Amino acid sequence: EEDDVKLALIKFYNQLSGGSGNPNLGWDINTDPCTNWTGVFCNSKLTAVKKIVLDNMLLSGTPDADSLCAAESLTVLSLNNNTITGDIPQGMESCTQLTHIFLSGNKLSGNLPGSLSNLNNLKRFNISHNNVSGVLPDFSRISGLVSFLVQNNSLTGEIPQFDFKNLQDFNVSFNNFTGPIPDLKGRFSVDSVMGNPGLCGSPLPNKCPKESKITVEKVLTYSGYMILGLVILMFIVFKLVSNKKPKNEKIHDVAKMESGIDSSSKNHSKVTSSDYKSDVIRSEYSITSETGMVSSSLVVLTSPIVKGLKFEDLLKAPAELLGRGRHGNLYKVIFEDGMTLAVKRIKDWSISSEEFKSKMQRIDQAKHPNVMDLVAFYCSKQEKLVVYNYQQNGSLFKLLHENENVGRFDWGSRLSVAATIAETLAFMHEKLYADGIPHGNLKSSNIVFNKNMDPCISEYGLMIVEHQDYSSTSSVQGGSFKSANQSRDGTDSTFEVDIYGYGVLLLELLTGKQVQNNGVDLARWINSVVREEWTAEVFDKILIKEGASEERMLHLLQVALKCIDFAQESTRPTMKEVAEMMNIIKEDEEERSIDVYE
Ligand SMILES: Nc1ncnc2c1ncn2[C@@H]1O[C@H](COP(=O)(O)OP(=O)(O)OP(=O)(O)O)[C@@H](O)[C@H]1O
Repeated sequence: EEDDVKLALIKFYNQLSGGSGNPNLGWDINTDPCTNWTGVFCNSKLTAVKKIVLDNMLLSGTPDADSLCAAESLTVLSLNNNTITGDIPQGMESCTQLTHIFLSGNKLSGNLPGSLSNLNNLKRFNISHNNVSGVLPDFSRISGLVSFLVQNNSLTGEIPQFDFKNLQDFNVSFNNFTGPIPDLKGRFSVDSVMGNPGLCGSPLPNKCPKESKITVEKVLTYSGYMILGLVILMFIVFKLVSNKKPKNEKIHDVAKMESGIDSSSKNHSKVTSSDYKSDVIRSEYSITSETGMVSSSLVVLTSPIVKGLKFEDLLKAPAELLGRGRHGNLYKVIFEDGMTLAVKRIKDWSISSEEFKSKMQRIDQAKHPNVMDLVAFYCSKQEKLVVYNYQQNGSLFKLLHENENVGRFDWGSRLSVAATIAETLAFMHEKLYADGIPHGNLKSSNIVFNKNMDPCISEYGLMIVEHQDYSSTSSVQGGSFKSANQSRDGTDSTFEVDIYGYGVLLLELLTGKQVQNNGVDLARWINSVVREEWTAEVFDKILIKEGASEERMLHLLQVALKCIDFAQESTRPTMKEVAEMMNIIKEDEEERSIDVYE
């Protein structure tokens, strides 16, 4: 690249890193970006920058489009999982060749520039898990768009009329979108739109109100919304202004009063952050505390690091929302001394405190190195919190779907993760059989990687899946999965739900496809393809390209099909049997790969 392009890109990086980025990425004017700069990928002749991929680089500044678009051939910009702040910059439309924009998992805010809809080559757009607000530009005019992921932001307005037949991925969940949901052509489930209280129509259960013929009425309705919006906005601004320091004290005092705890005994306590999200989370906690009856203090289970940790300490430390799950939110809570915890706030679990306590203790006793340790838990009438160590290496879901370098998650590693999880689950099932405590919500986002990159099952036993209808899956094979015993309080729960979940996990690993509708869609698709004897069609193209053994992939597929086939009790494997099958496939793979090198 020319020197002026190099200079512009260095400026772009410096602004992004905000002084806190990794200085050793080699972005130096005296070197060639195509060969020496980390995160930069060029065309085959090494003459023009095509991709910039700086995921997970601790970048915390603000992106600058003018500098970025000096690289005229740029097609991919990927800055996932940093802490980038500020607006999505104006001027991105100057990067005319952009096909992929990945900005997921940052702290971006402000509105989306309308000019983004001029990026005619855009194929994949992912700004999920930020704090972006305002209405969407008219993305529906970009005809080649195949992936649109904006979940977990604060976006408003109506959902554009996309060409849903051509979209492969679509998710607008957990925003503030309003109005009728466009016809999704049956291609996306409720998961893609949930968490928007103002949306109506299929696939949501609430019907849209009948169209009014009187336009004046409409005008009045919309102005009503606007006024309401304004009032809410003013309320939020007022809250934010009055929420600063003195408010923290109040929350602190309330918690103190209720828990009867003196915070001076704890050194994790001082709060300095004025982070918006943490304010929100603190006030969420505080609302519960204020309405709560008598709070008890946090029960610390294993970790000596958090000995003496109080519920109040959790309230006071800055927290960041990691995800809004169906069964509650997960927060990353950072203490002054650097200790970082993941706190699951479980909603609507009608279980008595005693039951909850004994359940948590039983899970804690059944220790396994590949199950996330329960660090502590808290339980009052209104509030149930479960505390884990925060794991910064991401989840299996991220590794499979959100990483630009998906090609790096090769067949051998997938098999090894699958075998480890099977063995771990078999162990937990055996230990907790008598207590009737399965995992209940096994999926790729609940498998996180620890610092050694070993997979660990998270959120074990926190909830049993609500009533699911798996019958549509198995009916392809002529049976139906009995889900009657999936009661939330675990009274007569069985372990089948985990075996089904594990089967779906295997399908996800084999196909590289995202799971919708609790795996029912994926399982149904696989079943239909297998029936038509096009089995090889289901495998992830990356695995085929890598030259993974089709024979072993088929074996794995057979295990998956056994796990999701609930046609007959006699053929249903236990987790122990699944683990044994997995071990045989893994050993076979290991033996063959040794042969290749000899
Ligand atoms: N201990 C942990 N450390 C770091 N990240 C975690 C930890 N546990 C879970 N995560 C990640 O945080 C995100 C949010 O988790 P959360 O459990 O709220 O979402 P979910 O699994 O989609 O929902 P749910 O489990 O309620 O159905 C996920 O990406 C998950 O992989």
